[in-house]
Amino acid sequence: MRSSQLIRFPLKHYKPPGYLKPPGNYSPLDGVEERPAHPGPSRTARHVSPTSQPGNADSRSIILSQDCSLSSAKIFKNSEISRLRKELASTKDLLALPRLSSVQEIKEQDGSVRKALLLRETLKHDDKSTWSPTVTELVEKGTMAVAPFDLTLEYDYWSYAEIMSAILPEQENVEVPQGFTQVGHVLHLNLREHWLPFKYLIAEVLKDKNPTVRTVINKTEDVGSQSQFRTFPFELLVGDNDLNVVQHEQDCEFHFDYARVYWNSRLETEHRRLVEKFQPGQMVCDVMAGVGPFAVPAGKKRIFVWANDLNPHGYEVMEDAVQRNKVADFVTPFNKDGRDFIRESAKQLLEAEPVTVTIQPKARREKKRKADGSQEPQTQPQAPAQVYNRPSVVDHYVMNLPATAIEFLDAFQGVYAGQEARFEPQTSQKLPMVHVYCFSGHSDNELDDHVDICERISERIGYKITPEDRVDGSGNSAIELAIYNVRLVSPKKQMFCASFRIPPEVAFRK
Ligand SMILES: C[S@@+](CC[C@H](N)C(=O)[O-])C[C@H]1O[C@@H](n2cnc3c(N)ncnc32)[C@H](O)[C@@H]1O
Repeated sequence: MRSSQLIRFPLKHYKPPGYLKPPGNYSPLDGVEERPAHPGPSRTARHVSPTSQPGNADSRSIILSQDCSLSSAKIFKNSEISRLRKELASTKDLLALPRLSSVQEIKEQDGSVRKALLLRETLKHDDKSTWSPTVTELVEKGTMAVAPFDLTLEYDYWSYAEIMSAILPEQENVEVPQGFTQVGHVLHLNLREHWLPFKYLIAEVLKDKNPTVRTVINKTEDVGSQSQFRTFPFELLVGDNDLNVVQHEQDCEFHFDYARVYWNSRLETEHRRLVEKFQPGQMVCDVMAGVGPFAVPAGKKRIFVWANDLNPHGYEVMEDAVQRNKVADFVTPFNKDGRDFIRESAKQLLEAEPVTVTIQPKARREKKRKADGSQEPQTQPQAPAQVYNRPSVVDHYVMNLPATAIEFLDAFQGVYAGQEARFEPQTSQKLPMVHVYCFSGHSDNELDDHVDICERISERIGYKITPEDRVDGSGNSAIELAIYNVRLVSPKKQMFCASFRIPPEVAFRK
């Protein structure tokens, strides 16, 4: 008996063959037949036979078929299904396929429908030597019968990875495209060149398989230096031409047009890591704040933030996010060039009117049980209000523009010139920490990357910093240098966050 497993799906947005055709001799739907077995249910060779009706692109479908013989246990009494299912599962006689119920229906010759349990592939309905003692016993008792079964696994069954590894032509050392980022309802692909001929197919399957995705785009070029606001050129592959997204991060909600501002969901852990370093009541200046993924969550933690970005749309989005997330008492957006912002904000903050934010605790009302059993509402003694006075000097600067942020560091030279009396050792106030993001070549020796980063920082601030200037290093521990590996952007490009305390020689330079 032959049963088959099929994948069928219409390529609704199938483009004319020339469009999809890669430069080689195959089209995405040809040549796939020679592929080795896909690790599917039967682990036997699978044939992929493209079927098409010329001139009718919408009805074109791909059928992945697989020869295998399956058997099922026809159950005579519906009331016994659950018990038999458990029994056959315990003897490992059931077919164990992920995402597939072992309970199926079969049509009898008289048209009636009967429940059946799918049996393991090695159990043949016409070969009793393959049956377990339990199956033999249940058949002999007349509880069930073993019958052939044609299983059809439709497109809906298979995962994106399974479909792609079955239908994309195999390429040496090349994995099925994976690891996409989702921003709101938009799935953002960055397909490598060899997958471009299949981009519509990939996008369509991805959209089908991710219910929260409405739009799939592909980055067409790198975020190059031509993109001042770190946005990127993209093409719409599938779905609505609408990039107005709603994105959540660290319990904050952002609404923005993804085509017009920078957002990277992969930075969430890094945003969180840095925000955790800031203390409530501290003052943070985010120099290249984007739409506020550091600033708005920090505001929620009652940290004062002046959040700046040169992108006017980023500024608008941040204003919206500040209101939406109710952090206006703590977060103030600015729309300036980063260098001007560093120079002007320190002075502006020194001269600004004091700001005090008082947070009243939420009243907690509890019910007290009276002697007669009834309850009387009782207000608990109030916790004291929390009062936050905005500092007049900055505790932390954040600079996340990794391609060029280091170049802005010269703005810190003399940032607190003439203000020595405000800081250590005259007071307990420390000079600001700077957290500057950068890329480095990802050499095999991490120390080389750190030396390179220190040299670039030193050049801009006019003061020598070395990797030894860590708190536990052998250099100047007052610098509190820490260089953190954020993520590997590409095999030769690592993103770092270098944190250091501005040396007095730099901050007070005349
Ligand atoms: C890599 S994004 C980082 C955004 C945000 N901090 C984040 O972590 O998602 C860099 C930001 O720098 C902004 N930018 C670029 N040039 C700038 C400049 N000269 N001054 C201030 N901001 C700038 C861009 O608009 C962009 O929003």
